[in-house]
Amino acid sequence: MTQVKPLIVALDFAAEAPALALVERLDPVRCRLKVGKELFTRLGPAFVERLQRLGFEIFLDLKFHDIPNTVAAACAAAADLGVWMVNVHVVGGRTMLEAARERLSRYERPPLLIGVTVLTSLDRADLAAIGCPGEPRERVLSLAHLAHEAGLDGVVCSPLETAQVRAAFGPAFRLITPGVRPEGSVSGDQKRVMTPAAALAAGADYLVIGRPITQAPDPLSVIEAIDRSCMNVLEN
Ligand SMILES: O=C(O)c1cc(=O)[nH]c(=O)n1[C@@H]1O[C@H](COP(=O)(O)O)[C@@H](O)[C@H]1O
Repeated sequence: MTQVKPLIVALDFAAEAPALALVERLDPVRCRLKVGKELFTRLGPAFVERLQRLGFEIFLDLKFHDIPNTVAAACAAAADLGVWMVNVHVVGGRTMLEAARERLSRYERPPLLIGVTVLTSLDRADLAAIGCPGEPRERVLSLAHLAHEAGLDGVVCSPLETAQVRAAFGPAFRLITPGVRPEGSVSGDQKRVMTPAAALAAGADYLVIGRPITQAPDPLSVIEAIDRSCMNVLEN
């Protein structure tokens, strides 16, 4: 199920000033923002609150992975901060996922709880090297199954697995896809990639895009080009 506002800009910056310089040029009606480990570690919750006061919905991407009690408490902290989405590693296991779900269910308007399956920077060889032989797709599907059973709202996966995860878990399960690269931009450390329009056509709800926007000389023109390329998919 494609959302009308699919773009989530990954604010991966080393300091507040360049992050805010970009944010000031963005429109919360047209995109959401992701605050991840780098900026959150530098600037903390106050920065998230500042972005929220500007009207942005925030995906707090800290990929919690710890014992159930710790992860549940961290998810509660994210909910208290008022973020729109929070994520946990599905490999933390069923009890951890259920503990996070249970803790967030105490909130009237909890953040979306999303499970990270297989990082988009990993390919088959990387998985084999950490003792997980097989295709990334198979592992994504089995982790998505666990996330779905534990009551999570959706998963992060690469665009390459999106169609199969969508087919398996239906329209309500949110699919968040990093590993998105506009035509012509470099993949960098991302190994399982697709273009924005192809990711949406495959069934992604949200596209997480960082460096192609944040490191562009003219980030707004990149966003406009992404919007244009996605228009046909969104209209159909
Ligand atoms: O959970 C995430 O957001 C995430 C999961 C994943 O599997 N791969 C992935 O790249 N991400 C995040 O998505 C963003 C992608 O950034 P770019 O590669 O610069 O577009 C980064 O902030 C990553 O931390």
